[in-house]
Amino acid sequence: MTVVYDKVALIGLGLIASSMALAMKRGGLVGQITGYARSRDTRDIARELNLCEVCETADEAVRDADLVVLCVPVGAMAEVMADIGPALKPGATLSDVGSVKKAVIEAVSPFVPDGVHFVPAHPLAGTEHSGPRAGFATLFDNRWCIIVPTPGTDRAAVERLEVLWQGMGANTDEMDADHHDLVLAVTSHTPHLIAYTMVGVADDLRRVTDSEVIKYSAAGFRDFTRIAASDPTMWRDVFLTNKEATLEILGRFTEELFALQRAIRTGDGDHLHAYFTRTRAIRRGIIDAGQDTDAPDFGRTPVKR
Ligand SMILES: NC(=O)C1=CN([C@@H]2O[C@H](COP(=O)(O)OP(=O)(O)OC[C@H]3O[C@@H](n4cnc5c(N)ncnc54)[C@H](O)[C@@H]3O)[C@@H](O)[C@H]2O)C=CC1
Ligand SMILES: O=C(O)C(=O)Cc1ccc(O)cc1
Repeated sequence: MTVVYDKVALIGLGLIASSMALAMKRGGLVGQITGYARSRDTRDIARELNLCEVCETADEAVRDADLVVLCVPVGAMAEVMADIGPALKPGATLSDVGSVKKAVIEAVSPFVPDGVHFVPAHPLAGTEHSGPRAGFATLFDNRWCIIVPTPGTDRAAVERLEVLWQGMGANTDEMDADHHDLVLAVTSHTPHLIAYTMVGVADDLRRVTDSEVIKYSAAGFRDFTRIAASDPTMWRDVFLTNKEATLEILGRFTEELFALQRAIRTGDGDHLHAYFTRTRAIRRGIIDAGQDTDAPDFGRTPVKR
């Protein structure tokens, strides 16, 4: 593998940044990796794991970097950019890994200096774990990374970033920000909200004890509990920033749920059967397309901790 960037800086050293550091090293894709995280504890752990050259300030980490990747929660992107913007090297590429794209582009763009190429991205790979110890080198293997070029983004910068993600094991695709946010509202954001709700409902139900919920969890509920264990800060930010698309999908979800509720109440088995037949075909389509490798935990259980 040839070196894609001489120096990469990772800002925020959690699950995604640590997995990127390990995947970049595995592929020999970069000459040097620097990193910065706001909390001293996180910086210490990253040093102990030897993830990258951990700096005491964000400015120091991004200095002379050819690629800077923002790996912080979506709601923290603007604050981080305001801090590092002036220190970015002319000609450098700036990217991010945020789960929402339109809000990140709006938050970050005002701080991007002339001559710096902003190429937003989103790897569709993760787990319910967070922090620098959660990372693993194979996280992005055979997963998608969606690149969301903004109007006027330099094509050479986009293509170079795609080569990096491909070197980390991902397949790359390009999309505009609005479409990305709608697709992710359907495939990731609303499902997470439903999982959070279902686990909350089980927790509230006084007639079923917590120990019964744990003991008798069938596969469906187990998956919900895994997803509902995801980082609260990250997911708070996702819903606050992908508000429009999530509300649209939730509205549709609620309508269909009411229709199913009515079918159960009125004993309309035909409605239930027809509905489940349609949804089964979608699952089969995913399997036929060879994209079922991620069920139920994205096909990769992270390293034991
Ligand atoms: N966890 C997942 O499954 C996935 C997450 N993402 C996105 O990746 C980004 C990072 O997520 P994770 O790595 O999972 O989070 P994480 O919680 O594991 O790590 C976040 C890191 O950012 C640091 N941080 C937070 N606020 C900061 C600030 N103001 N300044 C500097 N550092 C700050 C934290 O100390 C931590 O090191 C998020 O935007 C998330 O939406 C994208 C794909 C999957
Ligand atoms: O762990 C899971 O099931 C996930 O859904 C991981 C995930 C979380 C957030 C993203 O933006 C992309 C992937």
